[in-house]
Amino acid sequence: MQGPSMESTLKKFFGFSTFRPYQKEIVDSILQGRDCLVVMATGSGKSLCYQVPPLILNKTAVVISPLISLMQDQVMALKERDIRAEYLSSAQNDPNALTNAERGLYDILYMTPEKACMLPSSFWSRLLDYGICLLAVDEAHCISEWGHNFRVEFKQLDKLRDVLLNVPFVGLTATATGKVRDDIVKSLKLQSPYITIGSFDRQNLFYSCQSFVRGSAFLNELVSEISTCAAKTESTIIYCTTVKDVEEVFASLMESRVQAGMYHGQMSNKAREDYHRSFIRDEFYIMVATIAFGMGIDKPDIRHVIHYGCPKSLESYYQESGRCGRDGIPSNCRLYYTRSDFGKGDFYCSEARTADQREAIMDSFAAAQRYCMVTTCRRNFLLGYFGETYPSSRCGTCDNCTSSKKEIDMSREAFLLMACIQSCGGHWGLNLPIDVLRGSRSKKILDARFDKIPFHGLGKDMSANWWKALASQLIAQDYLVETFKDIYKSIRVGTKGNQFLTSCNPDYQPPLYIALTPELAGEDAIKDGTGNGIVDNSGQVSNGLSQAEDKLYKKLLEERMKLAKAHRTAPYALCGDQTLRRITLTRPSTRARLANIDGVNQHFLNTYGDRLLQSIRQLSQEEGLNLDGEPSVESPMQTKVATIHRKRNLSPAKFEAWKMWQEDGLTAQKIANHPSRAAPIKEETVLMYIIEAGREGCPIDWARLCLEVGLTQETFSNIQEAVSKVGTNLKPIKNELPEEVTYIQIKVGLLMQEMQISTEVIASTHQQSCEVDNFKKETSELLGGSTSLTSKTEGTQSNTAPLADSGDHQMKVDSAMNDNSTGKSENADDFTCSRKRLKLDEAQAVQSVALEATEDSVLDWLKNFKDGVLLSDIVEHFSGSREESVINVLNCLESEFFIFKKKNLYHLM
Ligand SMILES: Nc1ncnc2c1ncn2[C@@H]1O[C@H](COP(=O)(O)OP(=O)(O)OP(=O)(O)O)[C@@H](O)[C@H]1O
Repeated sequence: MQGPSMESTLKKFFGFSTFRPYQKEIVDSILQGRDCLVVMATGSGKSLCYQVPPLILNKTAVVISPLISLMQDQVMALKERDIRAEYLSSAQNDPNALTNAERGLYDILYMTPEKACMLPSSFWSRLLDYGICLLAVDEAHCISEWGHNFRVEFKQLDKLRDVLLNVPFVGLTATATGKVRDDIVKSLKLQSPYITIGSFDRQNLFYSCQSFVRGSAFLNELVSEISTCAAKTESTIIYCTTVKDVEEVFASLMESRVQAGMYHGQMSNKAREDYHRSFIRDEFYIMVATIAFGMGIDKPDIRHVIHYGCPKSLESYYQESGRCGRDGIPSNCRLYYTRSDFGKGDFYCSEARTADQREAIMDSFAAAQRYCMVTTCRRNFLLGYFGETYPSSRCGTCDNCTSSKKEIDMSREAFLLMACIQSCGGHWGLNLPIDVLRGSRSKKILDARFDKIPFHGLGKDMSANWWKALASQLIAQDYLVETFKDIYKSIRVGTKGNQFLTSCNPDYQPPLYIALTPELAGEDAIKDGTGNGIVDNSGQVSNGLSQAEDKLYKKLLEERMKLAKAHRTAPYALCGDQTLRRITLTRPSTRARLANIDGVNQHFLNTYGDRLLQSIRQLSQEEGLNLDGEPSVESPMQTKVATIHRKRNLSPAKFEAWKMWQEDGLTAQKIANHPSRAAPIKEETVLMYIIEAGREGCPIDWARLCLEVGLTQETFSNIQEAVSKVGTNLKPIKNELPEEVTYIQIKVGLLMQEMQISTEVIASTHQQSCEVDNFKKETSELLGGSTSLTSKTEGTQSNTAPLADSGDHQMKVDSAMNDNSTGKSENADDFTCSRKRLKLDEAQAVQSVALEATEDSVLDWLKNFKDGVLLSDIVEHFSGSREESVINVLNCLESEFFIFKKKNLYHLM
């Protein structure tokens, strides 16, 4: 028997109507029994890839996860979705959990690697009998000694391979270099795995760094910033590198009466668990923690991650900062570093067992230091480290891209430093040549006779830290090169530096511009004095809500909190902030409308729906907001920090036309002649309205629009070519193109180019147009031969007519068919679905019976359409019922989760 579809499972349990990039392909591969390696950014939705298959196949998914707290959070959130989930570990209090697990009673079963290796083979064989659909290893980089979080127990997981024959294994991680990826594949014995490597870019995160000097002045400032986060109920994690720092920051927060929790390895399990639980339940908003808290938190709505001290590697920084904004809402990652942190390499190397490992640790620690010091785009630097190229040199969403740093000529100072390093032989660490420059007469310097070199003492006016800051900039610009041997760092002049030195003499140096960092400007104290705190920096965005909507949103947050408290769960587990924002913007009045919101799942609707609808009604009234407002135009994953504002420049007529087209699925032709109009308008005018709405930021189904205006890939390329020749004025473009290309096609093409819409949408148009061709064939057969078709389409187009004709052609075909079969004249509106409709109507073609819409008849009919049906088609098909009655039936079915709506198409669950 066929199981539920991927889409209906996604909507029913998770509330989402579309998969994020890669998810569908990964789920599909797992369903086919294939091993997978998934390397995707933090917060990109990896978990969903192993959570969906068990719900489709009705078998257990076993998930290996390194941390108990993480498993507990995930199980809690899954239970809120009515998914049978459980974990096996020493922390499990339910005595029946193990037997239930063995009997396949859970959809998703989490366990630590230790537990998985300890379970007897009888457990696995019994569970196998009931059915295991996959074994997922989350945070799979822990399996590799090259990873930044190597856990020896992960290495033994390969034992399970021989026990779980024919069960697909899935390794998932957010950070993995080539070496680590190879290790994962080898260690888990993945057999020709389906490998997915997504982008590491977290578009919604704003990155910034700031140097600081340890002391009470800085702590006071930090506490004051954090108290603002707490007051705004914005969840914040402060990561410290030592337990001492955690305690110090925590004590400062307590002194200032800022409610917070703390988490480090020297606390009792109970204390840690209590703080953890309270934090995820929003009982307080600030958590001060060591990296022990690192991966172990699944809270998606963390708005700020602050590092108090330079992290031990860039990989761990990516992981820890990646806890921020996993729900896609703009969030801030701030790193405070002090130069004294940079000397902690030996300490981190104490974990290493081999020289290679020590070198790897030092390398990634050096990368973290460079990240602190870099004066160019931080996102570029971060992504570049993971081997990804960011398409532009400036991301616009990091401190270096948003603040203008003055550049000054430091050719003389750079010359002194580099020449001194070279004179010392180029195999020392940075301290020695700096001491020479500053005129030190230490034994080491005198022994090596470095007091005799001409640069001795020439740099005594600047502090050692100042010279180190300059060296960092020269390293960042490749003039100097840092290398490691074991744990020892040495510095030498690189090729670029040598070129510079050869063009210098003591009296002349060519200009060498360096960005004036606070340290170089002598401001290495607390802040740069620009007020660039974590809260007010340019990464902070307006949340896209009007004042009244913002008030409503806050009230709904309170409502959610009350519900979560009553159900002893975390607010985010009920529904995410992003979903609540959508609810705020649309203010649904019915269950069906609530069900239609992205992020609302069946369990949520059934458990909290009625109460929430009541609150929405009452609170919206209090704020003077109408119910069933316009939908949000933002898409969570596309939300980029500091860029999106909802534009409302559309006149009501234009907005209405867009809504009818995009939301209700009507064609331009139908909208132009809609009965609600006093008089029909031109179809072209409607298309212009839709184009304008697209330009104003309203979502557009591009594939459908291309099809409707007949824009093919070839025409689009021709338009682009014309634009590159003659610019963007319509007339000259039109003159460049074949006569049949219409102004509307040009306008759509221009907008797509402007909005950087991928040509793939037109590829799908091509597919649809092939469908149109096939449809045409079928139609012609139905009508009794191809000749009748061509003659009815004015004899100008053949069955293999090129793509450009598809729109027009299809209309004619449709009308031909209708003329012939039912005698009823029908324009070929909504043709994307008409082919399917046609197939069904074949049986009914001769007897034009007016069908009535009932829950059963609609469900029965929808079964025929795997890809969904437009409202207009449903209304048309059930012509025995009035439109309102059909909509009523659909609403009932949607609110009961028998059907769901995706991109204006109704689908069966
Ligand atoms: N298809 C989707 N549509 C909308 N939201 C989604 C989708 N898939 C996942 N999400 C949401 O994205 C957030 C992050 O998902 P998830 O926890 O699976 O990420 P992850 O890649 O496993 O992250 P990490 O590596 O940090 O653990 C969650 O809030 C989840 O509900």
